[in-house]
Amino acid sequence: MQGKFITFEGIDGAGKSTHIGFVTDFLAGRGKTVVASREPGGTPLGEKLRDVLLHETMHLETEALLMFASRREHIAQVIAPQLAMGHWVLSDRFTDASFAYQSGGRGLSREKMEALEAWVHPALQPDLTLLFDVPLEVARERLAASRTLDKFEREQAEFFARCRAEYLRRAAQFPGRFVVVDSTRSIEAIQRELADVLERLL
Ligand SMILES: Nc1ncnc2c1ncn2[C@@H]1O[C@H](COP(=O)(O)OP(=O)(O)OP(=O)(O)O)[C@@H](O)[C@H]1O
Ligand SMILES: Cc1cn([C@H]2C[C@H](O)[C@@H](COP(=O)(O)O)O2)c(=O)[nH]c1=O
Repeated sequence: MQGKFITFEGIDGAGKSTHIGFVTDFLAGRGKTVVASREPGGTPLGEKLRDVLLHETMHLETEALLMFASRREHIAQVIAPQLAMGHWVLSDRFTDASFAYQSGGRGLSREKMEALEAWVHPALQPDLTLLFDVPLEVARERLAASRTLDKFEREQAEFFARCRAEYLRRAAQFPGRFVVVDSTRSIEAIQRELADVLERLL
């Protein structure tokens, strides 16, 4: 039996991390074994790469390659073995984030991104991608109220406008796996929608 792979996406401050605990509890309540993880990160090596990626300035191709290096390790150590055991894997970001940030935000060509995707996970795609979508101003306000900003979170509004546009372009390109969640609503309203979406996946 193969488990299911759910990814959580959105610009920084959209609210995706807030809902991972809810989804974990919801699925556990339906008898599933759930592993929640994140990118970059999710393994000891990936967490070291995360620290570098979130705090060091680097060439945009170095950034893309390190994101995929972290991802390769995450797939090998966590995602593939957990799915093979029939467990459900929730990842706070996956390859759609590389398209949104490194291609949409920074301008790396989609062809290079597609080549990395084809190399690192030719046969793996999420069963469901929850895209938490909010206007930039809402995301900025939420972030400002919550913590010290990292390298990405300090980017200008135009950068996030391009990331958001690329996320929405990918949601339109892959309607079978994306659900776009209006994240301007209350946490409770969003969780009611998530429960409906998850019921359909079970
Ligand atoms: N629907 C919501 N309404 C009001 N506040 C929210 C909502 N969702 C999340 N928040 C708040 O916004 C802040 C950012 O949320 P969260 O950390 O989940 O965002 P994120 O998208 O995971 O950000 P990042 O990608 O930077 O980690 C938190 O303080 C959280 O409590
Ligand atoms: C996977 C991935 C992530 N990023 C960026 C997006 C965020 O700004 C950070 C991760 O921080 P979060 O608060 O845990 O969401 O990394 C990226 O640029 N490219 C990627 O592939």
